[in-house]
Amino acid sequence: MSNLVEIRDLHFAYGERPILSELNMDFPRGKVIAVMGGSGSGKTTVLRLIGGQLRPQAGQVTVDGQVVHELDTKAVYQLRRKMGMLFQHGALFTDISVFENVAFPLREHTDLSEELIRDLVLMKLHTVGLRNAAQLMPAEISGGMARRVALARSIALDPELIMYDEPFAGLDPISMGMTANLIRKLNDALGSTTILVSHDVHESFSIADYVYFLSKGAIVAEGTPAEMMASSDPYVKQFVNAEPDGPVPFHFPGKSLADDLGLEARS
Ligand SMILES: Nc1ncnc2c1ncn2[C@@H]1O[C@H](COP(=O)(O)OP(=O)(O)OP(=O)(O)O)[C@@H](O)[C@H]1O
Repeated sequence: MSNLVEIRDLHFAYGERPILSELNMDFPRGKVIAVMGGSGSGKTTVLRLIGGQLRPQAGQVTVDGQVVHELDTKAVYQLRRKMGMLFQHGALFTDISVFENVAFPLREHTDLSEELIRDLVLMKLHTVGLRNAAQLMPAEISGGMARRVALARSIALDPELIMYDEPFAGLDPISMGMTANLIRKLNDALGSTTILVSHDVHESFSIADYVYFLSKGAIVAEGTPAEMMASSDPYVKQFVNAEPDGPVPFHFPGKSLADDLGLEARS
């Protein structure tokens, strides 16, 4: 099967509140797919449904041919071993070294010897350029370096699927570019599939093979970064050009200001 992950007719609500509706998405093997959209559009919810942390009300997510919500706890746990996740603000454990942070998933999920763990951790740190920082504590490294350590930790188990939730948040432009390049490099080196949730157009377009735009829990546009750059769709244009107002309104919908201030509408 050429798609590692497939989403079909997916509906999801938090209680009474619908979040995703009629969602269909494909994530082909070996590719970097960006999922973009404004705040609250449902991007993180999609990742949590793929990871089996949430159950859909209808439709399904298939990962490597398995319908995620039909798996029992043990099978979900096994499936998650094939996934590397770097969640929003996915912080490092502050009381252990850089080395131990990357070793953590290996100790948690495998019974590899100490010697093998050491080699694997150093190789992962080498890939992100931080082998020589292995013995430092998180407080001794910069924010950009910490993000690279978190990347190394998310690929510790050589995942087939890597999911990043806002990996560029809070980084300076140089660290952002470095992180983006690493995401692409790690994907290609591991032969994995990457889902990149971000609202950073520049960095995402520079490394993605394909882009989905999500708005209010539905896909409003999709295509290659080049197609998206050339798109005349108002939503895509607003996003790509970072326009403050457009189909995505600046104001949260509700009462007008006049109503709130108790002002009579003048005829
Ligand atoms: N546990 C929860 N219970 C109820 N509502 C939730 C819960 N988690 C998220 N939501 C709501 O679901 C909607 C989608 O949230 P989600 O985190 O998927 O959006 P997002 O696109 O990732 O946004 P952001 O970019 O701001 O992280 C939001 O309106 C949010 O308030």
